[in-house]
Amino acid sequence: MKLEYILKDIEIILLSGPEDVEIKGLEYDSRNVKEGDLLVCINGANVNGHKFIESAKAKGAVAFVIEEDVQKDDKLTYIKVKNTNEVISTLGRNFYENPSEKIELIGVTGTNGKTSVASFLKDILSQDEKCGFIGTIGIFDGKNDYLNKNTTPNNIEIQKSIDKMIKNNCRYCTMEVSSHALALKRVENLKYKIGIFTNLTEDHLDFHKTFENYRKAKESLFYMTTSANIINIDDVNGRIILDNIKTLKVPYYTYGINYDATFRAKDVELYEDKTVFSLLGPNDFERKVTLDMVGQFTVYNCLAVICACYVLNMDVNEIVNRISKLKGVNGRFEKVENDKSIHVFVDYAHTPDALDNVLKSIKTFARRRIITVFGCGGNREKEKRHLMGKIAQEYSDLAIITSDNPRYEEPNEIIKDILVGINKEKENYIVIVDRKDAIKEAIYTAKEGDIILIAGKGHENYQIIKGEIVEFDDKLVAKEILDSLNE
Ligand SMILES: CC(=O)N[C@H]1[C@@H](OP(=O)(O)OP(=O)(O)OC[C@H]2O[C@@H](n3ccc(=O)[nH]c3=O)[C@H](O)[C@@H]2O)O[C@H](CO)[C@@H](O)[C@@H]1O[C@H](C)C(=O)N[C@@H](C)C(=O)N[C@H](CCC(=O)O)C(=O)O
Ligand SMILES: Nc1ncnc2c1ncn2[C@@H]1O[C@H](COP(=O)(O)OP(=O)(O)OP(=O)(O)O)[C@@H](O)[C@H]1O
Ligand SMILES: N[C@H](CCC[C@H](N)C(=O)O)C(=O)O
Ligand SMILES: [Mg+2]
Repeated sequence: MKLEYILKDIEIILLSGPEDVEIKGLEYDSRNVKEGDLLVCINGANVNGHKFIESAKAKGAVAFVIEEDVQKDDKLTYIKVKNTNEVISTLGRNFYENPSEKIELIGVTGTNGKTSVASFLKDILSQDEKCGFIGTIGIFDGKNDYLNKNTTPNNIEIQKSIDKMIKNNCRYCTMEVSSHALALKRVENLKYKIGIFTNLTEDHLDFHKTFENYRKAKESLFYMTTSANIINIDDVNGRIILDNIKTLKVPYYTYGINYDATFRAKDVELYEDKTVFSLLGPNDFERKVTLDMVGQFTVYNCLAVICACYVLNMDVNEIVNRISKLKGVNGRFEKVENDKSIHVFVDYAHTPDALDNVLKSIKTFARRRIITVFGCGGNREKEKRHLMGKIAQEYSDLAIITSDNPRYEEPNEIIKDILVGINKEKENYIVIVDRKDAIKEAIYTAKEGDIILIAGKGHENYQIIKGEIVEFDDKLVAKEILDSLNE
């Protein structure tokens, strides 16, 4: 595509070098640059992207969008703007020709449940037409799966992925929209058909500073939608957001258990291996639903999905038929099968609220002891650590405190923060720094009928220690230890 077209609507301070350039690709990371690409240089939190101009040149970059003065090469093009991060979404929109308007984009935001809701929705919609996916567990472009470093990637990555989805004949794309992405303008210039709100509890205050900012970031998704906003009104923040967006032209739909909503679940029954409730919907719809998944939060996630499918004009009975067949999501309350009569679950709960929810659900069906293995990630919000310690101890017969992606922090220092929330007079907790040893201890001490929850890492197949990524998969580790009991 001609450079001129890519620069449409961009406020340029200075353009130097050839103007009539053909651009083959758009990149924000020098490591991915190919011959003929344009590199957008971002002065980031860790490094200054302008530093990589020389290496991008060596790889064949022909143009650079910059915000600082750099050493120039006469044969190449430099476009200086005020803030590169702020123009990136317009560059992406121009280069990929407004991809979000050519697909039915559904965004899911909230503290917990984004991956679950976006994945369930993709599973259901894909039964009729192709659906792409962007979220924590990866990107699906209609043909291939890719790993994804962020829950919601950089804007160029998003628009490039949606463009691929369109080329691969996807009608829909479901995507998780994190609060970081909303605050950092990673989703600007995208049009969402539907926006879904799951819930809001304290998280990421290291980044947003105040809860109000955090809520506002989440709320901004609902001003980017064209067809519908779907809100969980059992959540107090959902009700606040609803009040704020009620006057918008875009219609809103609600879901919940405790309040009268567009879709409401009544008489919820939680079991070890299933969940049952009565679904109430528009036009006096009422039907009993049995889910092949466990936990009260699963009911909320399914209500959000039901509501979105309804907005997409699917027959409610058909939605329920499909929901009843869902099996869950990778690393979300996933059972590790074994023949020891110990119930081992791997779950991605890595926030106080998620841990509280998952343990509360387990409590409702636990017949014997609950053993919880968990830790807290390094270089992330410290405030959550003591809260998670308190919650794990409160609901568990044994809480095993261990490591979860210490990143650049000292594992023992993270554990110290968790221990602040632990009542030392009780003897129902131990510290085992090595995660594999912690899982081993849980399995070795478990007796028939006990439940082990291994929380925090879910689908992750790595540990980040001192910035290095080391192979580690809770499910595989647990399975290996369980199998070794037979030897
Ligand atoms: C604070 C934050 O959000 N940082 C994100 C941001 O990094 P940054 O702009 O500061 O990047 P940087 O590493 O300083 O590099 C600057 C520039 O140089 C480029 N570069 C870098 C190295 C190189 O060799 N060549 C090169 O060109 C980089 O691509 C970048 O364009 O842009 C990067 C690329 O898009 C993101 O990967 C990175 O997310 C980091 C990894 C991160 O941890 N983010 C978390 C806080 C986050 O965003 N989390 C939310 C979800 C959280 C949740 O819901 O639980 C998410 O959406 O993932
Ligand atoms: N609706 C919900 N409410 C509360 N907790 C939930 C809900 N859905 C899932 N959980 C719990 O939170 C964990 C994370 O779920 P999920 O991955 O769907 O959330 P997420 O919002 O995508 O998280 P992330 O911000 O890390 O991407 C699950 O493993 C489960 O324990
Ligand atoms: N999207 C979240 C995931 C946290 C997962 C947990 N295992 C951890 O490393 O803290 C983050 O990067 O903050
Ligand atoms: Mg997620």
